[in-house]
Amino acid sequence: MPSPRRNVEGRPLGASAANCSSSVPGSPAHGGGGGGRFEFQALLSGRTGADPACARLRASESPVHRRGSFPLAAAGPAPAPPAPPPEDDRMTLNPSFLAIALRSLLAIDLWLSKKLGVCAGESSSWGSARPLMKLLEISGHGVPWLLGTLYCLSRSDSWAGREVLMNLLFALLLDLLLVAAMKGLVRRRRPAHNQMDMFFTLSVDKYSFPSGHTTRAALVSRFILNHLVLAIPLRVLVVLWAFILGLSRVMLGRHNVTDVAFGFFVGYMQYSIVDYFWLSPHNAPFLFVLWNQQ
Ligand SMILES: CC(C)=CCC/C(C)=C/COP(=O)(O)O
Repeated sequence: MPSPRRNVEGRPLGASAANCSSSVPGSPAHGGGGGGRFEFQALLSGRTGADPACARLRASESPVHRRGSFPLAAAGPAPAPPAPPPEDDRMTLNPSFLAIALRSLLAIDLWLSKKLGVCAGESSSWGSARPLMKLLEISGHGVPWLLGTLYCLSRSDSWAGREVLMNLLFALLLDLLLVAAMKGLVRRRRPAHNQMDMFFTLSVDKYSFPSGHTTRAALVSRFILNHLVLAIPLRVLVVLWAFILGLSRVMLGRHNVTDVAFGFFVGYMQYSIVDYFWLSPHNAPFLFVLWNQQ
């Protein structure tokens, strides 16, 4: 049986070319043979023949290149010893595995989110629970939290209370800003089964990554647990509220699971930022004086 043809770097020609050039007529991979697995990888990684790395690889395998590199190759039978792959080629092969892992995670995410979206419509399997889920949605919406904090701030008559509320207001505004920036940057569409019937949304809320309700729930619950003295059952209730609110986003069909998982992480980290930059009459006296004059 003839041994597979190799390029000057000692790689089998069909395999590496197929990885890149499913659409290059005349290439050894085009039209079959053992290139199927590599075609699949190229499909998953979204590579096309236009990829510069692939173009480089093709160039290294072209007969012209071989002739140029080894002018005496045609004259003598002595095969060149296989050279180790150059650094940048190794770098172009590895990301495809990462891409496959990411795409598999994405596929699982979409599948699981669709399965869990049992309240996405009135006719869904848990459609009757939709009003309850929408009530939960309002409990984590930015408007009631902002208005509620402003109201409490206006009624507060202690410095300590005002300080905590001022920081809660800062936390809520920071959350809105960061989530809007991330949604605008990532631009992941909401799931196809979502009905866009949400109360008071911003333009970036057509995007789903990360879930704003979930970041707020994680941020606010961590804030409350750290700054309010609550009995244990109430503390458990706060954590449960945040968790169920996150789950309800997927059940309503508003989000994919990864939007919510990342939302919890972002909200949790946002509290650390708020804690680090904690506003007090010592480091931000102007805010407290301003508020006192209202
Ligand atoms: C307009 C204000 C103050 C807040 C918008 C709140 C909102 C609609 C967030 C979107 O949350 P999801 O990303 O969880 O759907």
